[in-house]
Amino acid sequence: MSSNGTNGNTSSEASRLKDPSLFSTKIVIGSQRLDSHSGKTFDVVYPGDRKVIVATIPECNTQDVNDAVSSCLSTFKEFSQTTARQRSDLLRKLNDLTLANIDDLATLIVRENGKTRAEAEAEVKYAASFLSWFANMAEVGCQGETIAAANPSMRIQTIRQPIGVVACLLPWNLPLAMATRKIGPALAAGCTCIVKPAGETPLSTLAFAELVKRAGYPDGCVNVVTTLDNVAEVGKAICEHKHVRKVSLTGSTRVGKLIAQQSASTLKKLSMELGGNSPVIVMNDATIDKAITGVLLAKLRTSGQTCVAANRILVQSGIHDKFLEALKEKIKTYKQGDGEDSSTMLGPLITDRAVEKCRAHVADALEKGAELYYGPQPPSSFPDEGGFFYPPTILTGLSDDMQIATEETFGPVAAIRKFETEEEALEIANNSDVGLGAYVYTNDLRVAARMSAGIETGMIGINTGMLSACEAPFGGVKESGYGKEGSIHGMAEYQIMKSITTDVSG
Ligand SMILES: O=CCCC(=O)O
Repeated sequence: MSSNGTNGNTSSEASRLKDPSLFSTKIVIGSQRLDSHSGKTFDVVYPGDRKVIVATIPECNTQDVNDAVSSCLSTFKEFSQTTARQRSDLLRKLNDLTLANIDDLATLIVRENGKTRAEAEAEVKYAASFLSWFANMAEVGCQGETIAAANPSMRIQTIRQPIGVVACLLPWNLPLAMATRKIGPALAAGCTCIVKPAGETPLSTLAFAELVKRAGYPDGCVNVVTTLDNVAEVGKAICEHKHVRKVSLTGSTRVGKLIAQQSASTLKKLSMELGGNSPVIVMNDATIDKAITGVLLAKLRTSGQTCVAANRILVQSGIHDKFLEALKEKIKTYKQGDGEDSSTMLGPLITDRAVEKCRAHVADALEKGAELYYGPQPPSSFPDEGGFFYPPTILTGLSDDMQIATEETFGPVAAIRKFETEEEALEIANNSDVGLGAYVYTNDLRVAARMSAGIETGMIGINTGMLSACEAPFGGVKESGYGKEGSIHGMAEYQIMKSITTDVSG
């Protein structure tokens, strides 16, 4: 293993930053910035141009995980003894540093993820909001209770304590916001974290780890291991490690099931924020402009690559044609291109696999009777060269047998289905193994109330395309996982509740 004592700042990419020392290509273990034990590396590619290598990053293995966990564990002994107020103050500093470095963090997000600068800046603010939220929550969330005991000789109390070392397994679609949504409450509770960013997007996490240090956290509070090709070994080492007491994953349902299996041997506490297949229901009485704005937000944020992206758009027959026409007119105005170009509204997808999935879903739907209402003609003609782009596309005639109806497309493909009655819409919406987000557009409060109760998802937006806020409980039902992130509930995921019974007689 080598340590050069710097942040590994060797790339010209660093010069894009106001503070080039935030460009780190080393893993973080305690006070050290290191290469991996494997000696191997992987490349981070700019999704807007597949020829551009943004950074070369260590490919970690089990030994790196073991080192990171040992460091987290030894820091936990000290950090878990800090007061909630101290942890609140630290989180506030981290929030301030995150916002002070918004330009650089946004640049790193654009370069590793491809999203537009406006989206990247919005993500940094969203990320910071979890830090300030959990700075506020730190003291309240640590409070216990006194329970009225049936036996008058007894006093029963509860205390909340940090669970221990936690693993934060991150996705690539909102790399920084998903990091802080996990690290924020973990640090507020007094836990230490081993963080594994997605292989595609490690740079914003590595920069954030530097800010953690600058905020004054003890070394070993946030350690970062990186991997792209060795993710199976690294994931297994984390999940089977007896000193990791909790795993929080944002990822696919397939990976969630694997993590749950691997974590079973040590019975870890788990939070799983997994795949979705969000239905949107647009009723005849909806305000059409509001519905179009909301649908496009839910469909195209991060180029359609969020777990709460609108995937099945159900439109009642009386408004169907008008809705389609308005959607087409609006989607046409979305300029796709380089995220750094300020006129770009839609960036590339993350990889060529993501482009291929869109292509496959569209081809499958067309084969099964859907119609291409807007998009490239023929659908497979979009160029392979350049960045990982798939153009905005509208399909009509979505039906249950199409892949797009059962799997999240994770791209800018809007699939529309006509329905007649409220009951029919509800049945289609609930015909899914997953249940994360859903959206309903109506001006009838009774319909909104019935839909809110009837839709089998963890989150519902009524007349809005945005479900996400640090104060709103985020999480799903069915195979979308369990546990809540953000909100007043998010910190308990990183705590144990201990009950203490004291005999006060005699
Ligand atoms: O993609 C998952 C998270 C999306 C969000 O927090 O808005």
